[in-house]
Amino acid sequence: MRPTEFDYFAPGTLDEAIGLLKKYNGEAKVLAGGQSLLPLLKSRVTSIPYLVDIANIESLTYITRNDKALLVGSTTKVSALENYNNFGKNFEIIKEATASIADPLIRNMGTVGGNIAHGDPGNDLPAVLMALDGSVTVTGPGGQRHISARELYLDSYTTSIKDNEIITEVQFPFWGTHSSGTYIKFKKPAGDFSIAAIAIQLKVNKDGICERFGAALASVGPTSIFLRKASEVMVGSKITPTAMKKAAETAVKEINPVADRNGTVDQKRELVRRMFIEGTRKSLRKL
Ligand SMILES: Cc1cc2nc3c(=O)[nH]c(=O)nc-3n(C[C@H](O)[C@H](O)[C@H](O)COP(=O)(O)OP(=O)(O)OC[C@H]3O[C@@H](n4cnc5c(N)ncnc54)[C@H](O)[C@@H]3O)c2cc1C
Repeated sequence: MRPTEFDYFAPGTLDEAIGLLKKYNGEAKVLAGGQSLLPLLKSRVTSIPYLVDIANIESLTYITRNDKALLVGSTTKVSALENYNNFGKNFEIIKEATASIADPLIRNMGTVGGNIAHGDPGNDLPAVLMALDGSVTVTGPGGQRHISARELYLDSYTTSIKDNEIITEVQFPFWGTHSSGTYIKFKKPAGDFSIAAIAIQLKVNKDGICERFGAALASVGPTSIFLRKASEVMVGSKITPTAMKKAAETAVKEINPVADRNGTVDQKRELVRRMFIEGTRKSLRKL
């Protein structure tokens, strides 16, 4: 099917793009890699009168770092992040998650900002950003503001980003020494979205006590889910099998999966329980 008619703009600067979003006041949408938006337009699930393509805004494509975080411009392709070779062990969570997204063609088109902005609970980068306690910078007519990933998702495909705002940067914080993480994705054929996926990042002190822990899920509810209570359970003690089991039980109580063609509620809870323990073990092995 063809999309319904729309006016297409390809501004060269951020100011121009924001000006267009402001002008069309809720009727315009940002287009980045088009890997999620174009299929929705073509199948007429949605129609949008004005598209503002941000792909030509060169200032939005970069990967750099400061002393606190890896800073990724929003139109950076998922494949560029996947192939970034300056991660270190601390960030295997990003490497593993990006490599698991769809297939190389989609990763070469889809952007980091688009993956996070779309609000699809099956997308992988939101869970990573939540586990790491990362954030995004959004820019709109009123200037810039920062939103924690853990506060970003309100409902399926609904975020706290306003219609006239653009994600300009994504911040993946460093967790420092003695930290590691992993991304485990349970899926059907290669290239498919997950049935469930978990992002885990942890940090221990020199005595093996867990100092920080972040776990988040994809595909298990209407939004990406930060496992706040389970993450809190892990902090302050040694990561023993008993502690992992206790935290995994907490994780299972924190979620509200629904039955669908991928499994029953009980199967999904069991999957999360096992993935939580496996992800924690895998992260520990990497320390
Ligand atoms: C067959 C297939 C399989 C896929 N499998 C996976 C998978 O396994 N895991 C996964 O994570 N993803 C998967 N995807 C989604 C893919 O990763 C998309 O690239 C990504 O979700 C959207 O990025 P995009 O740049 O293409 O955004 P677009 O499609 O251009 O935009 C998506 C939405 O985000 C908004 N948006 C985009 N950029 C910004 C911005 N900077 N600021 C504000 N709003 C913005 C748009 O307005 C739109 O609403 C799959 C896609 C396909 C087609």
